[in-house]
Order: sequence, then C-alpha cells, then structure tokens
Amino acid sequence: MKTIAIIAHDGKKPEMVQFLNENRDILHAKNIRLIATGTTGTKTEAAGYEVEKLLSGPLGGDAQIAARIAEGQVQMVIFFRDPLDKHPHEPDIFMLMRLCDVHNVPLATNPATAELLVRGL
Ligand SMILES: O=C(CO)COP(=O)(O)O
Repeated sequence: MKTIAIIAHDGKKPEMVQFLNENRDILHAKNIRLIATGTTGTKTEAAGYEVEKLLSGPLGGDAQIAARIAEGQVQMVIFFRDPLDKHPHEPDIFMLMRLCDVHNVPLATNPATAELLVRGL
C-alpha cells in the first residue's frame, strides 16, 4: 500500500480540499493511505477521508513527515505551499522538500502537478 503525505498552507487549503474531492475515485481505487499535517488532516477528514494526522506544520508536522520520508515510509508528497505568505517554520519546509530530493520521492507543490502524479499511480 502506498502512502501519500498531504500538506497545505492556510491559503491553499481550499485548493487541497477541491483536489481531494476531484481525485476521490482514484485515491480509493489505488488503496492509498494518507498522512497529513494537523490542520490539513482535519480538513481531509471533513472531506470524508481516513487520514493519519500528525502535528500542525508550525509545531513540527512538516518535520514529522520529513522523518517518515527519510525512513522510506512515504511514496509521494502533495504539498500545496503558499508562495505569497511567510511561514515561521520555513526551515522545516525546506527540510521536507530537500529530503524528497535526497530520497527521490515525487513532490507536487501545486494542483496541476499533483493531478499528473496521481494519474501515474
Ligand atoms: O504549515 C503547514 C505546512 O508547512 C501545514 O500545517 P497544517 O496542516 O497544520 O496547517
């Protein structure tokens, strides 16, 4: 079973919910397991998905997902970043993205890319 980590900054959470709604069939058909940072996870549950919720991003959620990536437990990351906002946990965000590259884990940072990745599952 593949695990996808999903994360969205506040300004991008509506787009994440829309993405999850639009891709429900494929995610269910492929038996995907979801993990998420705290608030993104709450929105994901509200959209009708089962999801393992980690800490909220600013409290270490990105770092927790980064650790899972380093341990080989995550096969894809969908991270809708808000490029127009500042984030106090920027170092954690960079660490997560860096570890995707270190471990060759597909990373989508916008819905157009995420759509292509999910179609390739
Ligand atoms: O801050 C985040 C990613 O950097 C997201 O965290 P939340 O899902 O808890 O809002």
